[in-house]
This record gives sequence, C-alpha cells and structure tokens, in this order.
Amino acid sequence: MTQDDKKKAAAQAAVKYIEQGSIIGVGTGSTVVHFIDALADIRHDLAGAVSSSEDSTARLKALGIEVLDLNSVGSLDIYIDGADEITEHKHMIKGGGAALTREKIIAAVAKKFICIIDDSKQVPVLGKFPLPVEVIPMARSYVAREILKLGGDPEYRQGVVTDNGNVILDVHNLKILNPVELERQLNAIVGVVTNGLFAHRGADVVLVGTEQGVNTIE
Ligand SMILES: O=C(CO)[C@H](O)[C@H](O)COP(=O)(O)O
Repeated sequence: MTQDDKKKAAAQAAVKYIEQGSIIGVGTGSTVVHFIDALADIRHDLAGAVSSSEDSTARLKALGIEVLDLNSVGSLDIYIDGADEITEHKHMIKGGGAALTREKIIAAVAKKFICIIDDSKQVPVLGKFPLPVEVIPMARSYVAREILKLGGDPEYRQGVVTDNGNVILDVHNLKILNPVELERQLNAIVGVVTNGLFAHRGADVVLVGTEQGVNTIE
C-alpha cells in the first residue's frame, strides 16, 4: 500500500461524518483532493462548501458543488483537511500547501475539525517539518530576524505567493515542545499574518490511513 493509498482511505472515511443538507469546510492538499473526489457520490446532498484555496475551489466547482463566501455562512458544522505533522494531542503543523491562513480561519469557525492523514504524519514532537509562516511581503526580513531570536531558522519559500498575496517563511530546526505558546509568540510578530501551528485550535477527530485500515482517533 502506498502513502497515497493511505491518504485516499482516510479521505474516503471522512465522508460518513457529513450530514445531509450541510455546508462543509474543505481544506487543501493531496489528501483533500481525494476527499473532494469522494464527494462526487454525495454532492447533491450538500448545501455547499467553504473552500480554503483557489485550487480546492476549482475542484469543488468542477463537481458542481456550490462554493460559498465564509461571510455568508452563519455556522459551519464540519471542516475536513490534511496536515503535515500531528501529535497525539491533535496539535498540528499545516501550510505545506501555503493555504494556512484560510485554513485556520475556516477551522476557527467550524464546530468539528476532521483531520485526514496517512500514518507518516504522526509525530511525537512537532518541528521536523519546517513550520510555515505567512508574512506580509514588506515585513519579510524583519519577521525573519525576529524568528531567529526565537531559535528557528527561517527560509524564504522562493516563487510562492499565497492566495492572499503574501509570502511564506518556512522555519527549520524547531523542536516545538509548547506549540500553543509558540503559535501565540509567532502571531505576535508584526507582519505575520498567521503561522502553521494549529494548537490553540487543533483537530477534533483524526482519521489515519494505515496498512491495516483507517484508525479513528477521537
Ligand atoms: O496544510 C496543508 C496545505 O496548506 C495540507 O493540509 C498539508 O500540507 C498536507 O498536505 P497533503 O495532504 O498533500 O499531504
């Protein structure tokens, strides 16, 4: 079984959490692509979707699923998205696909966050995967210097502009023992839009694709 097979199995398992007539939040990434594909069978049961990226929006629309502005949605029952790393406490690093800010906004609104991953994403401590930080372009060098003071090694993700018109710094060499505090510290740097730590608002349910099938962590 490949890593992609495991992603697909986790993504398909998420469909059963969707209630008829609901509006769903949809993340970004290769695991979410499998999830959107799995929506084909139930697309007529959905009242619409809120999307975290232009890529997911295009895929949802191609299936005939209406994509709604988050501002027009009073509440959101469920958000489904992948992760780059996740701990047993359901704290995550996200943003490998540069969609972290919209992902974090939708996750904040949603009542339930379902994280879909293959088992390579499970880690004891966050930080091996470089932590993405979305930054206003003119603040890039200043933010990089502030991140150095926090003990991380920021690297400018060349050639990437987020859907919000900003840039990404990937922060290497962090051993993140207190993700809630680091999330707060990074967001307090002027010029940071948000960072890829999802600790203050972690996942509620994790669906893990493994060789043996899909494990559910509630
Ligand atoms: O946070 C994300 C995008 O910004 C993705 O959820 C994360 O990068 C995982 O991606 P994939 O499903 O391709 O492994």
